[in-house]
Amino acid sequence: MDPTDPVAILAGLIRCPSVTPREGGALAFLGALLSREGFEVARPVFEEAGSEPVENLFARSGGEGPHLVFAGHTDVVPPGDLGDWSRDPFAAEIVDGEMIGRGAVDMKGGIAAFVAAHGRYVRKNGAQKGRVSFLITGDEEGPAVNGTVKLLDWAKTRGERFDACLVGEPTNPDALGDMIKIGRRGSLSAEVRITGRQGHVAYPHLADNPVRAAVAIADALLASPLDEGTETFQPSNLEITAIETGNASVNVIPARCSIFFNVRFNDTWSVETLKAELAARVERGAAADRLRPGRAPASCELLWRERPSAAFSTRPGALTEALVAAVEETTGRRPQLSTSGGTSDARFIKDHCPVIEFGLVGRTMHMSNERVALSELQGLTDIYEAFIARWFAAHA
Ligand SMILES: N[C@@H](CCC[C@H](NC(=O)CCC(=O)O)C(=O)O)C(=O)O
Ligand SMILES: [Zn+2]
Ligand SMILES: [Zn+2]
Repeated sequence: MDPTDPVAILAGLIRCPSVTPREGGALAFLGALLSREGFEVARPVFEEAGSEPVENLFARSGGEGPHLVFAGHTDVVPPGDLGDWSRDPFAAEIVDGEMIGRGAVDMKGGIAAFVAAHGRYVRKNGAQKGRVSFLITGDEEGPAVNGTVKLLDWAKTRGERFDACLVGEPTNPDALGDMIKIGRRGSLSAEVRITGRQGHVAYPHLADNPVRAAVAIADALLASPLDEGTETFQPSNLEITAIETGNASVNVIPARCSIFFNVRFNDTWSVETLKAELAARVERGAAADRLRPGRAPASCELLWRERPSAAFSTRPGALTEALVAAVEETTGRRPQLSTSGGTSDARFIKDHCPVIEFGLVGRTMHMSNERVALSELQGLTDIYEAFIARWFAAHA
């Protein structure tokens, strides 16, 4: 295997069926490749009650000096119905100049490009004047409990200190060079559990329908925008993802109803201030009179789901400058600096060092027939190589 060929590396990675949280041979493949390239490779496994053990990888080249980390994941989402794929999702077939396979863009392609870029850089310039590491988890697409967050602490206890991190998630909406992610919105999920009184639909006065309260609470949650957005962030947004009673009968008023929602929020809120605002809205909805005239406020409980994350953005500096210049030099395009979209493992890395994200075009991520144009994979490899050169030049 040519360690400077991103196409061969990506094919090898896609052929490992690492559906989250299975390792599927992907980290073993990557570890062997990096070992041959002179990296010191460790493969810690993390576990915690209530979750499956997960394999991870940390690999470092160079013993001292400025430390640049490339972070990502080899786990992939399930392929779904195989009938929706034109090719085997784990065969890495090339059709019309595109490689098809689960993980092609999210994000085995990013990993393949960075390995190849580093290999090319070293062959042209000799070893970098400092350290390059790979921080790769097998638990990003899953609960993300036994992955990056623990791998960062594991590395820290071994004395690893990072100066900057690039995450190779697919950040470009349409074309390579569109967008660098310089931060992410926060994410907070919750359930409102409403308790009513079961009864016959024809005798609603003898029951207390929790769905009426649920509608009023949903209305209060959505009543007004949370904010207008900021220069760096989109407006915060609340989405109700489910309203459930578990009731299959058309003539029974259920006893209970739950509303599930998620908020993606900007830095005008902390997790605490947002929780307080949402709790006030739930209380207002529970007390609303229109759908439950003459009744006492509905009995409800607001349950926060595990591990919310706050919004963050990385301050402009050498890291962003090196990547913008590398993208411009390679593609002739000036990337937009954005915090849009979902969250990522950068939310954990930001507590250790400045972090930004740049990878392939994400249009087919999580879809059937996920694929990457080979020319784009080579283009990303060129950008990463230019970035490595510029980042170490700036830290010489
Ligand atoms: N499953 C994990 C993390 C969920 C992260 C997920 N991120 C994306 O879908 C990335 C898409 C993009 O880059 O815009 C999300 O935002 O929900 C967990 O829940 O811990
Ligand atoms: Zn991803
Ligand atoms: Zn994903």
